[in-house]
Amino acid sequence: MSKGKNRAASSAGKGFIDDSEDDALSEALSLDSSDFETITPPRKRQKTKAPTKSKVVRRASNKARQLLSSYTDLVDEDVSEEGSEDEFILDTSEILGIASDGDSDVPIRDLLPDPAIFEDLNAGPSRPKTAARIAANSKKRAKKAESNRRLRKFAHIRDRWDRKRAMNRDRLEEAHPKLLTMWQDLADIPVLKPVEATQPPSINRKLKSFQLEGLNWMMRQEKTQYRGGLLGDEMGMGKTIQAVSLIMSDYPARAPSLVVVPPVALMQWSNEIAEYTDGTLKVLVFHGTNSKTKNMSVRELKKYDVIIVSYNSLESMHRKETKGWTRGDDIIKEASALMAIKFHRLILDEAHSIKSRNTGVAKACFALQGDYKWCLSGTPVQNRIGEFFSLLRFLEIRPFADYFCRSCDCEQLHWALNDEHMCPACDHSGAEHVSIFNQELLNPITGDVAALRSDAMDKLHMITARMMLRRMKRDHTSSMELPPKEIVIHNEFFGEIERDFSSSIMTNTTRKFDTYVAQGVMLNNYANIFGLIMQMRQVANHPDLLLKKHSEGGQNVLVCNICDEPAEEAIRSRCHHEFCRSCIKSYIQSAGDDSPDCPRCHIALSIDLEQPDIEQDEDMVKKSSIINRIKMENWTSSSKIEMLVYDLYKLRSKKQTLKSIVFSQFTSMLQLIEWRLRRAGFNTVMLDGSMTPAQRQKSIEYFMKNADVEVFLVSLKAGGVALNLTEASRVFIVDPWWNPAAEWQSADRCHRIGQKRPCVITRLVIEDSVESRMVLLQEKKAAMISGTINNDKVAMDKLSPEDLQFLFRGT
Ligand SMILES: Nc1ncnc2c1ncn2[C@@H]1O[C@H](COP(=O)(O)OP(=O)(O)OP(=O)(O)O)[C@@H](O)[C@H]1O
Repeated sequence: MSKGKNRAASSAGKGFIDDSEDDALSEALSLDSSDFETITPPRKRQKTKAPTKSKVVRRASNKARQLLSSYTDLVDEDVSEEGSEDEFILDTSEILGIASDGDSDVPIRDLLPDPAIFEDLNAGPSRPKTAARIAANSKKRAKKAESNRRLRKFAHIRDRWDRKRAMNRDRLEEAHPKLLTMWQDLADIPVLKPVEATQPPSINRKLKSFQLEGLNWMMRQEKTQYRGGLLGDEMGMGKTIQAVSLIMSDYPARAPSLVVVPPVALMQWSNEIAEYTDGTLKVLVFHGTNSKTKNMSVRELKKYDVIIVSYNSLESMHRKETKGWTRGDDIIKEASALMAIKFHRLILDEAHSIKSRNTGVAKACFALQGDYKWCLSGTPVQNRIGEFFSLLRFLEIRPFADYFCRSCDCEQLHWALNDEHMCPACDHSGAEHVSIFNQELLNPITGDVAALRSDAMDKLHMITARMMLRRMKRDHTSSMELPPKEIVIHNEFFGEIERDFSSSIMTNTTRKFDTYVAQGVMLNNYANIFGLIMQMRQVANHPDLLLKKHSEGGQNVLVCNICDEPAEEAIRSRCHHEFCRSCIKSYIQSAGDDSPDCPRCHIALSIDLEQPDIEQDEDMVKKSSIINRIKMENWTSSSKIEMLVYDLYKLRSKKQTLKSIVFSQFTSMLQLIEWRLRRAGFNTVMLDGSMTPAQRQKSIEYFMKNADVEVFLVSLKAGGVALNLTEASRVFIVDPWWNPAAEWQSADRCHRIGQKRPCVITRLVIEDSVESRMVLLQEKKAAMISGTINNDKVAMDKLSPEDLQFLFRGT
């Protein structure tokens, strides 16, 4: 194994975003390519020869031709005025490091060739005029005339667009005069400045001063027209205790409050409410599959002060009530008592769970009724700015969450088209309806005009200032009594054999990818490209993850058809193929507006993303472990695993009894790590997505309560959010994820109130693998998140229009 460990201490801020140190973030964002060499061990610089003039001219003219043809393609497309329902699409060329033809991403303005290019064409020393030369010149002149003609034509088209857009906007404002004054109206709404509330007598823990401020802000925010908002404090700052204090602030209420949480946090919420209030509140943990709670009437439910339900259960109930299921020729629907209640307060914990507004989970949350509505999330935006819309919509922040019709005064919050693609409320066509969020914010922010982008960011911050409170740990470390957190990147190169294997996989996958690009079928091959990236990631962990695939094991256990791992929170498509819920979600998101095919059978994919988990036999899952498919007596470890073992040994050698959490996205990797660590004498416990909530809770308690359990092996998909694991003070992130927010969430499972020891988060990265590129991709995304949520304009300005386009639209 080659050496090379980089301490990316937060003050250095290179290569990793430490959320406790925003300076580090800004620094990381202002890195230029030479800075990256402090993360990436220096490589030989390739000397490039300065191009000759004739080459420059030829390149320029080629570029002009390309640009013109791209532009022609663009103007031929039907450009909708609506912001597209864009999802983040993985830029696979970026990930694979393959030069893509970026011209199609170039803003239209830049697509118009610079007239200087044509001057260049005619420049140069005068040469004797041969017949051929004269012919060539006259051809060039003809081309130039043709280009000018096309340019005039495009200018004309552009003018037409601009006029049409202006007319449409006039019609919209005529139908909805309030849009003329909406920003002024918003500016007139005062921004609430947090002031400390007094300690609520009904809460037995002393609230920190910033928590008392948060409580006061929440109470006053409920008296504004928004009747709620977003508490966006960073992870581990105690959003739960603030929410519980809010519930107690007007206890007893006329109706229960509903708290919606990820499944892993059901018991934690229930325990914390009981703990903070000495059992004053009557709490029901509502299980959608438990007949006792499932069959409760509205009247019975209303006897409780707080009902806690998981996002999955809520979605399932809402789906059964609205869509039902088929039995023979009939469609059976089942009314839900929970959906019928008008709650006093609705609280969405980890509210980024509804980030995709078209999912069943988001729709179920939108359908809930409550006097006051709250979102809690330390990472409200994860991939793209459009995710914020979903939160605005749940919170009913009008008019920004509304759709407006240009042809009449129709204004809809819960807007959808009917089967005839008409608005069910006004019967005008879908194309007549405009999302103000898209038009005023998303489009300019993702556009290429710097002034419009900056203006739209200011507008977005005007909204967030009036509905969101976000505090950062770095500003409250002393009141939180929070020890420091250090972020470390432990990077190594592959060992020789691994490198050979990885290079052959890399060459092979790159060739396949090139073929898709060359054939122009990249967009139709998401499944394959996804698979290619997955392979490279698996190889960076251990070649066996690829060589000893589940599909070759023949075990009777559900295997995800994307990651080839035991399916976590397994769900099934209509074509009867199983997937990890999170794998298939990312896969569908990656396809953007296209409807992807099933990655397994390649017929059109139809899958209910919010169906309940398919229950799996625990023994079967255990038997299907990768360990049972390998002759372990001859097994060779990998650089990645040995990096971890080395780090854990080092901890031990300091004679410290420190507990560690190890996160990976691959259960098989966790199984290999478990085997290796146990052989090295470490006591471990595992949590993954094939476990039931009760099994997960048992694992958590075992880790927290047994002093001799040193290492908690946790699947990022199942345990990356909501957990309080303050017994541990070391976190190892075994494999990077595209989305930095997912890593921040997992890192902060231990760095939270109650933590007494300094925390160290170590990211294990193999340098000569796809992982180092993923780290760069994360940095781009981190800049977007910082610009949106933290109001960090510096960070925003570091992103080029193409970066933004890439981040938000994925193209
Ligand atoms: N005032 C307080 N006194 C003592 N402990 C507290 C206080 N506030 C919060 N805690 C503890 O801090 C830990 C983190 O709190 P909590 O889980 O509410 O954070 P969070 O902001 O919701 O984090 P996440 O976004 O990761 O879910 C919990 O163990 C909680 O009991």
